[in-house]
Amino acid sequence: MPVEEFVAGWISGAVGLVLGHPFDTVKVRLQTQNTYQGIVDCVVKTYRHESVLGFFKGMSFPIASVALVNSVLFGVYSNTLLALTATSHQERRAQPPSYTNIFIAGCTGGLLQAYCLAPFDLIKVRLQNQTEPRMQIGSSTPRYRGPVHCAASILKEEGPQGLFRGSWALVLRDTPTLGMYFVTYEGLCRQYTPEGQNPSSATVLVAGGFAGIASWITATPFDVIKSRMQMDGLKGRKYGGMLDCMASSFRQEGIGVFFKGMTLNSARAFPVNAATFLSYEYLLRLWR
Ligand SMILES: C[N+](C)(C)CCCC[C@H](N)C(=O)O
Repeated sequence: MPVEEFVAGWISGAVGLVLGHPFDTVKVRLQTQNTYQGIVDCVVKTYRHESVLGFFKGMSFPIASVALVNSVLFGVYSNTLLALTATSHQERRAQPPSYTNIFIAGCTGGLLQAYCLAPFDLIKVRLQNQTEPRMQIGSSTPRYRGPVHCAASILKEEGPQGLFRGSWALVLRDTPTLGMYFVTYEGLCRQYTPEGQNPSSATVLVAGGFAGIASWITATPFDVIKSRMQMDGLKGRKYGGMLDCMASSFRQEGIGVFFKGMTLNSARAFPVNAATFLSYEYLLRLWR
């Protein structure tokens, strides 16, 4: 099994993650708190109240876990393709796999990474939603002191299943959309690369960026539901389950609720996934 693909997935994910975290924090807040008028209002309030550090809340666990999550995504994707088409990463330029196989491999990678991601993502979302400024004397203390304290409190108060709240929505968000992610990436690379050659860095950046945007746009409706389910349980349970969360969000806020955070998801997706694919391709070529 090509181990390099797992390692390349890890490093490239971490690079992308730091770049995109501020966008992610604003998005999560807009999706789950109704106190902001829009992106600008949320950015201004966060900055005034919590300084620039506010945008980086909840980042440590994603960085620690991106190793696992991204190596599972890219590793399972590549190894599923290997099983389906009997071609390794280096042979795939000469013998390109069909889009159906790419889609199936992407969905498989997406499904498995969603399970690894679920508890880390939940802790990230809970921490991102704490709007108390850090370490200011006299200010109210936040509910969770940090990621470990957050994980321990959830385990104690909500049980182990508490850590997996929203994981159904996460699986539905990631499985088909990661299939599409790799199809878009490969499609654009093939379009702009002469046959049999490796795509140029510019092509990889653009294809990676658009793959990110395409998959995040389609993922946004389940992303909203996922974030809301993850916040549920903090102060008792508001939703009976995923379907109830969808129905009651729709009833109260209309169809627009499913598109909350779409602009930010797309804006974040381009740089994050351009960097992710560039470093992934670069590392794999470096090791050959
Ligand atoms: C499938 N969905 C679009 C939800 C996620 C795509 C993940 C790609 C990358 N790790 C990122 O954070 O952008």
